[in-house]
Amino acid sequence: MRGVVVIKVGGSLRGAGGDALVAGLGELAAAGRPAVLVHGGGPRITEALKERGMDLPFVGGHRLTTPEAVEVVDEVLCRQVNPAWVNALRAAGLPAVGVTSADGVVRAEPMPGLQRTGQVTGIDHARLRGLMMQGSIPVVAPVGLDAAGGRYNVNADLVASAVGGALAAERVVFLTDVPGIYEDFSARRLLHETTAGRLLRLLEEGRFTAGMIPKVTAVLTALEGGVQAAFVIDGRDPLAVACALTAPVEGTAAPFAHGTMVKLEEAVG
Ligand SMILES: Nc1ncnc2c1ncn2[C@@H]1O[C@H](COP(=O)(O)OP(=O)(O)O)[C@@H](O)[C@H]1O
Ligand SMILES: CC(=O)N[C@@H](CCC(=O)OP(=O)(O)O)C(=O)O
Repeated sequence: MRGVVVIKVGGSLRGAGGDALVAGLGELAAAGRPAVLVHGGGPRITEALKERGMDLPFVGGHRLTTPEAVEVVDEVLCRQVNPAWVNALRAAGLPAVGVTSADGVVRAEPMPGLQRTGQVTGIDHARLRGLMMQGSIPVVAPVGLDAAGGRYNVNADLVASAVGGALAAERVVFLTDVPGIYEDFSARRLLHETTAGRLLRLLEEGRFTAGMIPKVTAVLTALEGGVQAAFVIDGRDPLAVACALTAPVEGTAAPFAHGTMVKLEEAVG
């Protein structure tokens, strides 16, 4: 299947920019382009855990998740946030299908020492392809299952990059609450077009904090997995969303100006 677009919508947006996302998915559908939506929900999880007296730290951008906490995470992601996105897309006439922990599409194992915090070990790409071949848009919640059916809380950026790699997607587009990846956060110096090598150097230099650590890691994993380009953009900016979904990823087109575009290597010619 050629030209798959994977979109990851961050919980940081709290639904803001939903109209731009729906419009973008509509354009892709009209052009016959298959798409998968992966959603986060970090802030909602934080609130739900707090209501239950749980305050768990993040380690390298990943939430430490106890066996009690993963129940809450599953409830929020698979029973609240996932159906909300599916309903929003369907209300706009888009054929969205929810993919949650009940489907076992995301396979996971524990991150060492982090209990029910997971990392992706595999994606049931045949299931996702099957849905797309029917014309559906899979909407994937970032909860993974191990071989015994145990549930794991997986960072949604990592799920999006694994889905992108498993489907040999053309692009993965990360919608978040900042205009892109800042090379220097305090000076708000944005990276417009960059390569995996440069991003890795910045990661190793410690330029990224909090949720940007898994996001940059996910960008690198997606590109190493064969995805042609990754974009990190402000999901509230309709022009940025439209451009990231349609900008050419091959050749030396005009520089991407609406956020950050990352490729494995610089284009030559
Ligand atoms: N160098 C950086 N460039 C951009 N954002 C950064 C950087 N370092 C840290 N961040 C933080 O990363 C956040 C986005 O990650 P995250 O909160 O996980 O969002 P999402 O829910 O969209 O995945 C931004 O709001 C910003 O505060
Ligand atoms: C292990 C881990 O950190 N899981 C994330 C899952 C949700 C997520 O990734 O949401 P965002 O995209 O909004 O950050 C969490 O618990 O917040």
